[in-house]
Amino acid sequence: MGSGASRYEPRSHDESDDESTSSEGEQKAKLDKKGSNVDLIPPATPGADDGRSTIAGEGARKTRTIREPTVREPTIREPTIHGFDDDAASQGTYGDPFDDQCLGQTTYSGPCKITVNGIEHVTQAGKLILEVLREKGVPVPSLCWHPRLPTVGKCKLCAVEMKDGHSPDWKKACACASVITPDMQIRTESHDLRQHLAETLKKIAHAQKSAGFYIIRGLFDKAVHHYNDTPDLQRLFGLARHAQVDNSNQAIVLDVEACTECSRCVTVCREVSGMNIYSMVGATAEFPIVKQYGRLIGDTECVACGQCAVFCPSGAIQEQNDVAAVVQAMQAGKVMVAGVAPSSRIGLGEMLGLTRPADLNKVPSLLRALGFQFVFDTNFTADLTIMEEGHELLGRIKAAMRPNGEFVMKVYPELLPHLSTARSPQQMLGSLVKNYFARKLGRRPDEICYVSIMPCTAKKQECKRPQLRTEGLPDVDYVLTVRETAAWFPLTRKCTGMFCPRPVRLIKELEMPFSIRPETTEESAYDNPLGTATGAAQLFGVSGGVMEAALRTAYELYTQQQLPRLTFHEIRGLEGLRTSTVMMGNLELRVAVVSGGAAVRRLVDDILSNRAQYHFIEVMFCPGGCLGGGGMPRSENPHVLEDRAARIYGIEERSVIRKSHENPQIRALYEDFLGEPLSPLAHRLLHTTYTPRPVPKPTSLPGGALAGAPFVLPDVLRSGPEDHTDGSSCRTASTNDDRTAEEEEVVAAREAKKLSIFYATQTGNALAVAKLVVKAARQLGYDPVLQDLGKTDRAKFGKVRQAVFVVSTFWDGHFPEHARGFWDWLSQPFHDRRYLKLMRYSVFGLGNSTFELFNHAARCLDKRLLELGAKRLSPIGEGDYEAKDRYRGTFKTWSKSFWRSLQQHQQVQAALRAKAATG
Ligand SMILES: Cc1cc2nc3c(=O)[nH]c(=O)nc-3n(C[C@H](O)[C@H](O)[C@H](O)COP(=O)(O)O)c2cc1C
Repeated sequence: MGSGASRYEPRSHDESDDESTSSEGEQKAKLDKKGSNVDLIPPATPGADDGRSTIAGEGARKTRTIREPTVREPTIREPTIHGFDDDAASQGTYGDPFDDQCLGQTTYSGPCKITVNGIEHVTQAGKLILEVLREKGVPVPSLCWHPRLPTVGKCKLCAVEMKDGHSPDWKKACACASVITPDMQIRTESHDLRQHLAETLKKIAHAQKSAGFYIIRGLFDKAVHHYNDTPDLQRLFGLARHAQVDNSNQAIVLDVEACTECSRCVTVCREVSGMNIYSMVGATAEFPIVKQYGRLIGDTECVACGQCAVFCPSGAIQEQNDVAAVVQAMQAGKVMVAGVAPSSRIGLGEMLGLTRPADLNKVPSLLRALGFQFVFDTNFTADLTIMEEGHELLGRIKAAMRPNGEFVMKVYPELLPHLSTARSPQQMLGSLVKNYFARKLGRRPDEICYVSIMPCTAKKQECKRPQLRTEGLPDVDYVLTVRETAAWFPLTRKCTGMFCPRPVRLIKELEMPFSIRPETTEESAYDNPLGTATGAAQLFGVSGGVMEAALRTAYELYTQQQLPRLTFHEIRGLEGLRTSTVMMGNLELRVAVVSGGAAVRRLVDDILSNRAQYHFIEVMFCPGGCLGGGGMPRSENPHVLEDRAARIYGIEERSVIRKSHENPQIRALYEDFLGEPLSPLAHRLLHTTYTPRPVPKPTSLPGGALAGAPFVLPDVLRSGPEDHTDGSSCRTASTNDDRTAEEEEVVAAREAKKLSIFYATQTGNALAVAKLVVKAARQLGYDPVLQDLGKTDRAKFGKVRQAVFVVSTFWDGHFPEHARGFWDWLSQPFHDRRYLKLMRYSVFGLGNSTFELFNHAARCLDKRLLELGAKRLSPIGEGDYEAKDRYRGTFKTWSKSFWRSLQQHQQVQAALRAKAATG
């Protein structure tokens, strides 16, 4: 990427580098104020030089423009920044950082030769060492790194030794945070490395408490040497222990004792799901994971998407296990009925080694072998959903959404009227099993136990909603995730039983077949009458599939003509958001497909502020749709979602019937039972209602996070709407027409003291700096509010009067991931050039000058704020990690200039107010 052409350059507007402070400067001169020479640098932070605060994540991927190959030696992570807040330390690593320097900073990206453990390989310069080692099958453990998450460089398990062609010395580095350079030599085995690994594992075991250490010690060699297709250490760490278990959520459970503090849950919840339920800021040894508002998970905004459970490498976060309850229902003699979702069969195939497409037809037989008398296909009710939802769409032709209902009820209750009322296929099937199939069988609904096999953890919560019951009993009795179901086959290749001791015991008690072998199991069909499905239904497993299936039906119903093409390529793909315009006869339908909570939030915000408008939106909370669901197999394959999507499309293409409304069993169901789509009976059994359930945000610090544990709510988690002080928040005294002039002055003076401190951070450094600004602001008598730039209330941003932006640059000149949506929005051309005319601001950037686009995000932001009419109080500070004192010197200089300008600005404002008051 050339330095001049970045996606972060605002998209239009003239250059305007003038600082725009002159008019104020003139006023200032006229007003002859005092105190301008006061040194406004706040006193040193207590304990500032104790060296505890750490900064993580340095040294990973560099810019990939072609230059002379250079070898630099930045450290793996930034060591102590003196004077930084202690909270930042909690984002650091286990114990001491490496003193060693890492090689592997390159700007050349092309083919090159390297040597790994003495064997020569050809690879690409610029790739992460860990990725290359995995590709080459060289075993290297790691906990915090995941190919689908940003690098955090926290666990230090992936240490390797490396040197370049000329250097005589081997240097230790994290393979996840260093890149390949030409002729690099790498070794993964040495006395030093073994010692380092043993030490690191010891620290992790200490974090993980008690038993973990012994397991690790016993299996240490195994971990390092037999580290093959299960690259996580999850099998080693996956012990169920019961102390400090947060059981408050109906779908997932967090066992603090098993936590290794790798921070993957924090990253995935923020970056992928856009929810920010977990944090390590403010964590203690006893409670390594802090949850939103310092509450139990069940009391937060968590929507149970389960991404934390998919990415947790230690088994500390898992789904609530219902296998034992299902086995007990079998023991009680219930009629056992299972339903299998489209992605579930793909996931079961992955975990049970069903590799050939035809092998997936073994799934019904395997479930029957477990003890289910009837196995239905949830695809059948996917077709039914299309019938109901398609007719609903035609009736409404406005935004119809059916995402994670929990998400809308908790986070965007104002959108509930736009939600499709059609139940999910799981709930439709449950309802039909209890109301239709039971009658055919001559049984009462309570004699049947319906178990839904799902790729999703949120379904565990959904099935407990009071609206989804028949005769007081739930339509869906239990939801088992793909992982839970696969763990029920204890003798299969990938499930050793370590995760499922209780079900195994129960299976033995039940005298069930203990060695169900997928390889030798026969193929069979799903049971009828709820087992025939079309290809369209199979598409429900992948993002865009529900839309595609709905369009196939809606088109033909609306135009009464045959669809000219079956495939809607324009809405296929796994990116967060895809939009298109579909012609249905003369009707132009604007459609959007969005997946992944973070992308969903961005789209919803755009819709709510009228920046985007669509007729029909498919919303999937998990990345890539159900195939990336929270109950799917854990995988370190970076292309796992693409592979699963390909399997789904493959099944779809081989289907004989590919449109939901052509499913003969669906037609029969309407004729035999339901009448027609949207009939009163269909409404009663197949539709639902939603009620707003916003999670109350705390207005003061809670007493304790968990069972009376001492807990300090981190500032960063207190940025709910009512905490924002941008000139219009609830902390501002409400406007009162009866105020006296003195009262007005008090209010105005209070307003003038407000300072919004926005941060954008990838690995926590900018947050640490932002907290320093907060501290200093308090010491200087301001009223600071720390705000996540990515979560800024955009409707109120234009009213902010005084602001500091602390922003780091990441991944080749980009904004940190959580703030990218904000930047995309701010750089849009539709903003008025005087949009930020009230704002006085300054930017402090964190970057590394060895990157070509040094402090690019901060620079772009500074420029854009000026373009939109904001006035710069002091020049941008450009912190450079490569500087001798890291960011310290620059930060001091910037602070000095900023606080001085802010005080001058305040004096000008006070004088202007006084002048206005005296007429
Ligand atoms: C993977 C990676 C990519 C980076 N890319 C850039 C860059 O393009 N430009 C830059 O100035 N600094 C870059 N940096 C340096 C970071 O800005 C610096 O480490 C900063 O301290 C990170 O702050 P944060 O923890 O608040 O995200 C990068 C660092 C890493 C680890």
